[in-house]
Amino acid sequence: MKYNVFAPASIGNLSIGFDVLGMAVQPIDGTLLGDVVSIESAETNHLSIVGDFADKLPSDPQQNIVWHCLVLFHQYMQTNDLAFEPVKLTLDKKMPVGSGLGSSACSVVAALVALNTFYQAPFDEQQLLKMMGEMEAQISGSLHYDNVAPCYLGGLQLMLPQTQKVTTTLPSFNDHYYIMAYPGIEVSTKAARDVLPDSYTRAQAIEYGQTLASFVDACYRQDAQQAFSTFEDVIAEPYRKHLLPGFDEARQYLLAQGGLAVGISGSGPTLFCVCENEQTANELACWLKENYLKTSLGFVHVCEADTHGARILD
Ligand SMILES: Nc1ncnc2c1ncn2[C@@H]1O[C@H](COP(=O)(O)OP(=O)(O)O)[C@@H](O)[C@H]1O
Ligand SMILES: N[C@@H](CCOP(=O)(O)O)C(=O)O
Repeated sequence: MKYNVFAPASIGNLSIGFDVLGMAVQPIDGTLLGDVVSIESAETNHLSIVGDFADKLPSDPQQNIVWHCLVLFHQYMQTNDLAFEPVKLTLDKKMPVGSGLGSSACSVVAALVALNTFYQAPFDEQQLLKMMGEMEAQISGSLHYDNVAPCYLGGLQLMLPQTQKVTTTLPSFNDHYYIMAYPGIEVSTKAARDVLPDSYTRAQAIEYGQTLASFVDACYRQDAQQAFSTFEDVIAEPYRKHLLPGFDEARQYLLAQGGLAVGISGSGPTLFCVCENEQTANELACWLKENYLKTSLGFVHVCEADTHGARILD
């Protein structure tokens, strides 16, 4: 039996919830924005890497995070006295690396869901999430679930401070549009985490808490006006935006032209812009194509919330 598992792009850090708020997105035109991992039986364990961004990854497959997922998954099976046969994995790397779209999370989630499906679900949702977090931490240098959780479960996810349950689903604004503009340059997550201050002032802590609490309240009441009118990131954006050429100018333009909120997706360089209607989203997407992209690898997609998360493709 062969399974193909797709895992979607995500905005991990939805601006106002550093490391604690993430949302999965999908282009409204049906483009598969995410990675696909295929799994089938084999004589020995093997990983092939194909796809548009395969050449941006380490040339040795054993350095790929998908291989690390395979090793980790087999270790967990061994620890639980579960027998397993070798597999052939194929990663279709559709996502640009170091993009702020949760690229490594897409590979991690697709790989672990594929493995769990192939071996007939030996691990539950929480165990898989823990493995996903472990793999993401290995790549970015510190544990954060705000990409892997929405990528796996779909929708808008709030990370919880308890170890038992890692994340909970918030009601998302599913009738809104989220423009994702990837300029085609690379910003490493680890490097973008290293530029952040070690501590913040009391005023910043209060503003952060108030903004996040107001957003969560607005989600439950589906009050988009309240949710997006105070969409100010005090933790990361001020210290990261210099890594994104043209970010300030783009933000200013988009907000003046009807965008409800603009932020850095993940650690950048992707910018996201929330819009109330499709026409505004399409117009602003055209502007971003002409003004925000820096190389031919860049792209802009008008997206909506992806409420499905990782899934087996037909
Ligand atoms: N399957 C994979 N997908 C993405 N990155 C991978 C993968 N395997 C290994 N890597 C390495 O992990 C690092 C990911 O960088 P990072 O900035 O965290 O990317 P992103 O923010 O897009 O997830 C890169 O050095 C990349 O070469
Ligand atoms: N919360 C993390 C999210 C990183 O997302 P990525 O898509 O850039 O990997 C952070 O902001 O550091």
